[in-house]
Amino acid sequence: MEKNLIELKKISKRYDLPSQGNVTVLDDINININEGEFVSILGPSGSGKSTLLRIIAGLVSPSQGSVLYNGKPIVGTNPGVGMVFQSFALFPWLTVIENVKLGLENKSLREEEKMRKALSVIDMIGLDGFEGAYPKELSGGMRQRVGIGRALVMEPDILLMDEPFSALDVLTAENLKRDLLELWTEKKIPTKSIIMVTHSIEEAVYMSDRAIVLSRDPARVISDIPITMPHWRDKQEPKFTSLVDRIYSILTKREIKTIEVEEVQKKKLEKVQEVPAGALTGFIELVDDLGKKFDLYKLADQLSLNLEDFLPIVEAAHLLQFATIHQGDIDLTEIGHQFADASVLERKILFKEQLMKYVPIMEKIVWILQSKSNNKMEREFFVEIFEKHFGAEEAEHQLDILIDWGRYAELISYDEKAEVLYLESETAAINE
Ligand SMILES: Nc1ncnc2c1ncn2[C@@H]1O[C@H](COP(=O)(O)OP(=O)(O)OP(=O)(O)O)[C@@H](O)[C@H]1O
Repeated sequence: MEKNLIELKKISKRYDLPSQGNVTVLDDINININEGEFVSILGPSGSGKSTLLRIIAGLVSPSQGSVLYNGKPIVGTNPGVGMVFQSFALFPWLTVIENVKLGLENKSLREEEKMRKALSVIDMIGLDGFEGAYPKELSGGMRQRVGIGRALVMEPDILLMDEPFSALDVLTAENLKRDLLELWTEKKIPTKSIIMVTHSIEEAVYMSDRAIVLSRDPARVISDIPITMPHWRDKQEPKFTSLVDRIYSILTKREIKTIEVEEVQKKKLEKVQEVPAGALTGFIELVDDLGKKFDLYKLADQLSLNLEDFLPIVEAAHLLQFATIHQGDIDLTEIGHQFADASVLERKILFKEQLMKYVPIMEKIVWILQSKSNNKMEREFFVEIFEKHFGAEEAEHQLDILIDWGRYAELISYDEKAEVLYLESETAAINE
C-alpha cells in the first residue's frame, strides 16, 4: 500500500490587499503525495504555485485547511522538507561548503559530522574541488547546485523545488536536470518525494511521475495526470509529445475562456492581456501564413517562446476574436483571416471594430471621452478608476496597453507629455 507522505486537506489562502480587498489565491486544494512520487505543479503565472509550496513547507500558513506530514498536522515549519529556490538564495559572503552547511544549522550535530555530510553532498552534486569557492566565482548552474546541496544535506523526506531551473540557460538546465534525476531514480539520495513547481510542461513530463495543473483566480486543482513512462524519457517519442500536448491543451483551455458578447457586456472592466498591437498583428499574420490549424505547443516551441510569453498573445488574439482555440489548436476566425490579408488602413478599421465589440473597458474609455465636450481627459482620471478594479501597479499597465491598442486602431490619441487622452477625431481637429 502506498504511504501518504503529504496530505493537503481543503487548503485555502486569502490575502487582504489594500487595493483589492480580500483576494482568494488558493481555494479548496486537496492533494495527497505518496512516498516515491516526483510531482510537478503547473499553472498560469500568479496562480499560487509558490504559495502552495510555501504552505507545504510551513513557511506560510493557510487561511483554511491543514497540511499533514506523515499523517500529522504540521505546526510551524515542516520538519520533513528541504527547499530549493529559483533565485538560488545563497549567501555571497559564505563559501560553497559554508552555504551547504547552513542546511544543517538547526540540527544538533557535531561540527565534524556537519562537515562530513556537507562534503559528501558537495561530491554528490558535482562540486568537488569548489568547497572553498564563493558564489560569485561560480556559474549559474554551479550556484544552483549549491542551492540543491543545501537542501539535500538535510536529508529531507521531501524536496520542494520552486522553478529550480528557470534562471539557468537551456544547456546548463538540461545538465542539472539529468544529474538530479539520476540521484533520484538511482536512489542515491534518501529523499522520499520531490515536489517541483515549474512553468515548463516539457520539464514536468520529462522528470516527474505526476503533473498537477492549477487554475487561476483562484487556484484549484483542475487536473492530476499520471506520467508513467519509464526513465530516461525520449522527448521526441509520440507518447511524450502527446502528453505534453494534452497538458498544454488543459492549461490553455482554462486560460482562454470562450467569450460571448453578452458575457463581455456583463463583465465590465475585465483585464486585457499586456500584448502590444504590433506583437498581436505579427502573430495573426504568422498563424495565417502557417495554414489552417496549428498546435499551440508546437507553435510556441517553433517561436522559441515559453508559455508565459506565448499565452498572453494567444489570449489577446482570442479576446478580440481574431482566433479560436480548440483542444490545443489555434485557428484564425473569418475576421482573423480578413485581418491578415488586409491593407494597413483596413486592418486599423477591423481592429477598431473588434476592440469596440469585445473589449468593454475600451468602450468605456471612448464613451467617457465622447461625453466630455472637449473630448479629452487626463490619464490620471482613468488610472484612478482602474485602480479600484486592478490595484495601483496593474492600473498603469492596463491603461498603457489600452492606449497602445486605441492608438493602433486610431480610436484614441495620447499626448505623452501632457498625459492626456483624446478621441482621435478631436486630435485631428487640434492639429489642423
Ligand atoms: N504575501 C503576500 N501578500 C499578498 N499577496 C500575495 C502574497 N504572496 C502572494 N500573493 C499573491 O498571490 C498570488 C499567487 O502568487 P504566487 O507567487 O504563489 O503565484 P505563482 O503561481 O507562484 O506565480 P509565478 O508563476 O508568477 O511565480 C499572486 O497574485 C500574488 O500577488
